[in-house]
Amino acid sequence: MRIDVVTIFPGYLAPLREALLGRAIEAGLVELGVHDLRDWTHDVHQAVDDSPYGGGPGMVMRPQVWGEALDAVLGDAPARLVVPTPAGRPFTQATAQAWAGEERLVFACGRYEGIDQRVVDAYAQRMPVDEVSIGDYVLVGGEVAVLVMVEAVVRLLPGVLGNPVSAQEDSFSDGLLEGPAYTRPVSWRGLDVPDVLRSGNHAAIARWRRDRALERTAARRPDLLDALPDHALDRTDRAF
Ligand SMILES: Nc1cc(-c2ccc3ccn(Cc4ccc(CN5CCCCC5)cc4)c3c2)n[nH]1
Repeated sequence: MRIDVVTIFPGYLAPLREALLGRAIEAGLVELGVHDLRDWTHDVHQAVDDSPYGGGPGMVMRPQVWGEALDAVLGDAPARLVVPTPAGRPFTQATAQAWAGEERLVFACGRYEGIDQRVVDAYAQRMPVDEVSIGDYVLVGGEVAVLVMVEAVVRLLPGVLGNPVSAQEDSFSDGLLEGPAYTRPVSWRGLDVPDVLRSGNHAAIARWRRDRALERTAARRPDLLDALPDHALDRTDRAF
């Protein structure tokens, strides 16, 4: 997979070259290009924004600069264009799974109050364009959202995670939040590891883990429980 990011703050994307993702890039599992939008300005002030038509607070990013940048970065290769925005469709694990199958992702990081809508509209005429939100809160720009989404997608690529089974068994993959996890020591600051986890009784351990996952999901994300298909819960599960 090739990933390109266009931004006025290239330094914000430096963490993508650290640790797990950095190793995936070095291993050639993913290619990453980060591009400074201002490279496609032609005025001495390198202006990328202007006042909004119709009035309103803040500034809007100019379509011309974005058009020149995206034309240059995209070239002729097919790609999916992703534009983070507070007004986007929710980015979920399902989105990450779908994008993990893409040959190429190009992320357009807005700042100010966002990017002139015609940029999305123009590219949507020739390629898939997703306007996505990573949550119901307002960031200052798209860069942090891109860090989140790139990490969620790249970890799903074959060879990236040391223990691939965890990608399939991710929380949300069975529709529930994952329960608590423990490691040594067996007692820490007066708190003990639940005995069942040291019992060697794998059926009891599986039951205990599912009960904790159901309990946590009911407490923290009842919406996920409501969204579960009927067959997903057995009779014992329904106690929650
Ligand atoms: N999930 C998520 C993604 C983003 C995101 C992504 C990309 C950009 C580019 C710029 N900003 C900042 C910004 C955008 C829009 C407004 C206007 N809007 C008015 C009504 C109420 C909500 C805000 C204010 C600030 C961005 C913010 N935030 N949260």
